[in-house]
Amino acid sequence: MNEEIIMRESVRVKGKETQMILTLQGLELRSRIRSIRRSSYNKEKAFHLNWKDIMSVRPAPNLKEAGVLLLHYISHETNKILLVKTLQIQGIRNCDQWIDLINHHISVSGRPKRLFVVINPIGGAGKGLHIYYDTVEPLFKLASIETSVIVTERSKHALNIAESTDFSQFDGIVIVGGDGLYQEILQGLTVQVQKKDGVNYNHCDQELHKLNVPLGIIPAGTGNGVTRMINGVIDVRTAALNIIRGEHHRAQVFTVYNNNKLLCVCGLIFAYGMFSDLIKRTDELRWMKRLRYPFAIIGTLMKRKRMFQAELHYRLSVLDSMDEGSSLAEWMTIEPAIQDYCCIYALPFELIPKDNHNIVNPYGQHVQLIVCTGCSKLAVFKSFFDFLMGKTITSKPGSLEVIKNIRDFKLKAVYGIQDRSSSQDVRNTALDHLIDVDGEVLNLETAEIIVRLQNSFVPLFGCRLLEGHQQ
Ligand SMILES: Nc1ncnc2c1ncn2[C@@H]1O[C@H](COP(=O)(O)OP(=O)(O)OP(=O)(O)O)[C@@H](O)[C@H]1O
Repeated sequence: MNEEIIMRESVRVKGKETQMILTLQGLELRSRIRSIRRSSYNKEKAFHLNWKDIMSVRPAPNLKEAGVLLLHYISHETNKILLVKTLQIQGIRNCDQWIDLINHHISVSGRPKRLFVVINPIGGAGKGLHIYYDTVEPLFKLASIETSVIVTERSKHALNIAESTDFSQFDGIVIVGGDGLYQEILQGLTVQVQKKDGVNYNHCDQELHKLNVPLGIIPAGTGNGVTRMINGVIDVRTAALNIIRGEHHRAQVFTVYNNNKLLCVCGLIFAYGMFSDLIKRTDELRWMKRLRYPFAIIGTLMKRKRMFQAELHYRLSVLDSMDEGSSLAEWMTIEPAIQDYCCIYALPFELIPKDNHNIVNPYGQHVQLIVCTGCSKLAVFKSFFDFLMGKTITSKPGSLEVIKNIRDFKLKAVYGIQDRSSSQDVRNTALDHLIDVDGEVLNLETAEIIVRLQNSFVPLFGCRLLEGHQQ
């Protein structure tokens, strides 16, 4: 360690003589270990903790006078799992000075001091309140983070909260729920920011102002796709500890426009066709709780494929070598201009090749558009899960096409060209007017949907999945 030493002292950790060293980067515990061959101490072992990973330091109960401190820290385990561990440090001469210095460095490490927490009590298995109060809140308390908690009382409550609350006093918003709750907060905040800045957010060509308050997601929903993307794992403790660490990166989202209005902001998946039909079905089966998903998927696979007719246009992102940003190319059209589709979907993540697999990167510059025409329903599901697992989806013209480097796309559904007199046709017409956004169905007012990718739009607490990507 070459950093300038601010304070050091000889202490004892696990009964061993140890040098405790404090620098601008963090704390180091350096002990000498006995060589296997010789009986003398001749090797040094150093355990380094950077400030983001130190949760707290406090006197061991009733042992402060004896110079014993408890150091709680975040341990990085395999597979991106984070855990809290504790070290007992003995033989400290000046406990107060160490506590003050350590607390000072933690407080300037970027750790959030005040968080606004929104809990969905009915998301997933309905355990949001337990998850928060049993697991997350004790960790926030240990890290001396103040919280202001609100529990949602109805659907769209989170959207209203996000649109109307002044978050200037908070260092972040913690969402205890699933992707649907995240989508509501995202949308409410986006509208709040645009209204405050006088941005005409309903116009699809208007540049939007980006969000500035970081969001953290504690998995308490059914799918929990966003939390998996940003933490690399679905784990309540890991998600909470990533929020405490304070590291955040800007993720991309889609803004979706319909009938000259911003319909929604989408953080996980935009889909039209088979997936919106599926989500509509899971809504009808809500009484089955979590079982509704496998039940609806099996039902979808067994039914006849529903095709719809549409025009599809897209713009690619062109990397601008001058500023490494990206500019937009001309609109292109999928030929033939009007054709039958069974599903069109996109996720606001970029697949980045690394070694012999891809990393699903939420912080990228462009996305893939998956266009399913002649393929089977099983192939549509497979492409979706392959994408989430970072597998490359191979384009098969006339069956399932993958259009890369997408920035925007425009979909114009052709309604009612079939004879829609039977009850099945009436149902199909209703399905034509639905889209799936982050696992929730939304109604369309007109046939045209415009989807724009917004780069680096929302700061999300979580780990950096790929070294070197844009923050
Ligand atoms: N108190 C409430 N009563 C009824 N509905 C609510 C309440 N709070 C939130 N909701 C609604 O619950 C829906 C689903 O929430 P959430 O995303 O948290 O869980 P999920 O759907 O089980 O998980 P996922 O979206 O990850 O699959 C949201 O659309 C939200 O509007």
